[in-house]
Parts: sequence; structure tokens; C-alpha cells
Amino acid sequence: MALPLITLPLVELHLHIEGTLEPELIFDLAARNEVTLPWASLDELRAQYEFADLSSFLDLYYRNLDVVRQRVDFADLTRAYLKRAAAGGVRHAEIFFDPQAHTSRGIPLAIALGGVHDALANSVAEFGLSTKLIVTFLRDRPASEALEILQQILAGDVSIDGIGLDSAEVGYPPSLFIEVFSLARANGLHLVAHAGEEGPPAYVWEALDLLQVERVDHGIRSLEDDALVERLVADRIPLTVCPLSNVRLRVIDTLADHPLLGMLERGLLVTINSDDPAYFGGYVDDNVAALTAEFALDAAQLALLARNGIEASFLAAAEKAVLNAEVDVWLQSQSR
Ligand code: HPA
Ligand SMILES: [Zn+2]
Repeated sequence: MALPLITLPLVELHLHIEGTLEPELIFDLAARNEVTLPWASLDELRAQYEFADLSSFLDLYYRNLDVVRQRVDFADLTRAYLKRAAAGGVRHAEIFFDPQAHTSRGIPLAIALGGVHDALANSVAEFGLSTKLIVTFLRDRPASEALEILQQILAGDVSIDGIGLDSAEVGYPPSLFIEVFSLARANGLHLVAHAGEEGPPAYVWEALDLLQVERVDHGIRSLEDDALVERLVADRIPLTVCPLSNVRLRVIDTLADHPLLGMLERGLLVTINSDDPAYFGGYVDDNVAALTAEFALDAAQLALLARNGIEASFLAAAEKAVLNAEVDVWLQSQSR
């Protein structure tokens, strides 16, 4: 009898829930909410998924959210991600949610956040997948708005685990958000920020020194600054790298050009993630599979990447130990 296949237990740390809105769900929610779409068919919508850079992607990402309106829509969106992620071996996900992508189009915060929370609350029971929720602020909107929303969340009844920064990077340095991050820190929240995706290494320094982030999202432009790499290595600051996103947003030309192996060689704590899987051609397991094919990664390298994700997560030590033991079992299964 064939041995049952053991899947590598994965942790996902860079995932925008809004970026899991698949074309089929866009059409379903448009029908549910009686929204007229500008696309006549799924194919016509899919034809829009060619991006020149981050901002051309963000235009479509925000636009497509028009169909997500009711609390149940947010729950359905989130549940669909959890189901797909679990099927790909994800055991723990730390999920980004952009409140301003919804409040700015008139959806009350409580509806959007409540719907996401409804799905996350059942995730362990339904999918065997634990989660944390990280509220990300749009850096191309005023910091005063982010501060107001954070205050509302802190006063509300949905508890969150951390905050982050995303959206258009260049021209919006982390220094604009010092007050928001100070408030989050004072309230015991974890801190992350997108930096060094399209922005310069100086933004990564600011995220570390001014915002005191615990992880850097993307961060691949850090490689342009040796002193910064030394700092990231010395402090074991994780970088949540998203290879298929990097290719689709033209941060790099092709997957073959991805600096993953060089980053690992330099001792960086690199984790593999999907970013916006409905837009970039794959979920986290697809990212791992694409890297494995491109760079002929062996079982030890895959186990290292899985362990990096576990180390970089905001799980408690005992929870990390459980997942690391599952990686051990997977690694043993690979040598048989
Ligand atoms: O890849 C991203 N970068 C910045 N902001 C984002 N918001 C969703 N995805 C992204
Ligand atoms: Zn991102």
C-alpha cells in the first residue's frame, strides 16, 4: 500500500485577504449585490490581470472590491481563502485586512471587520488552520485617518493581533506613520510594514528604526544596502518574500532572477508567501512549487523555508514547537 502523502506544513505571513478575491467570486458577489460589472465575462476580467507595476495592480485590486459589500460577503471571501490555503498545506496564516479599502467606499468598519472575523473564528474547527489578524493601513492615505481607524478598532469588540502598512510605497515613507505605530505598540499589538518592495532601502531602515517593526514585508530592495542586510541578519528580522508577486509586479524580470537563494546564503530570515494569490498566479503552495521547480530546491531547503515561516510567526513558543515537529515528520517522509 502506498504511504499517505504528507504535505509540508506551511505558515503564511504575507497575505492580503482582499487579494484572494477570485474572478469567479467577483461575478458571484456582483450577482448577489446587483452590481453591474464593467466586464462581460470572466475572460474579459482575467484579461485585465497584466500589471506594469504596483500601482497598476492596486487600481484593479481596489476597483474589484466594489462587489464586496455585506458582512456575509467578507465572511465568504475569507472562508474561501482559508479553505484553499488549508488544501495547500497552510497550518497557520497571519492575514492582512485593509479597513480603508472599504470605509473609503462607504462600508462601515464593523461590517467589513466583522465579516472577516466571522470566518476566522471558525477556521481552526473548519480547516485546522490557525490565524492572526493584522490590520494594514494604506500609506497613500492620511496618517490621521489610519490613527482614527486604529482608535475605533481598539475601542471595538473585534480584537486584532497587529498592524501593518501597505499600498503605494514610493513617496509615502514609514516616518509618516510614527504616531499610529506608537499607539499600536502601546496597546501590545505586533508591528509589521511593507518596505523595500518598490521603495528604497531607506524605507526599510525607517520601518525598523522609527516604527520598530518586527517583520518587513517584501524587503527585497534591502539587498542594495550591505549595512541593512547586516542589521536584518543580526537582529533576525524576517522578510516576508512573495516570489510570484515580485514577478507579476515587475519588481524582478523572471522567477529565475529571484534573489531567494542569495538571500538565504546571506543569512536572511526569508519566508515564502503569496501576497495577493487571486491576482499573481498562485497561493503559497504554488509559490513554493514554482521556486522548487525553478531552483531545484531539495527537501532540506524546503524544510528550512517552512521553519523560517514558523520562527517568523507571532505564534507562542509551544505552538511553534508543534509545527516544527510536523516539519520533522515531513522531512523524514522525504528520505524514505
Ligand atoms: O503587494 C502589495 N504591495 C503593497 N500594497 C499591497 N496591497 C495589496 N497588495 C500589496
Ligand atoms: Zn503585500
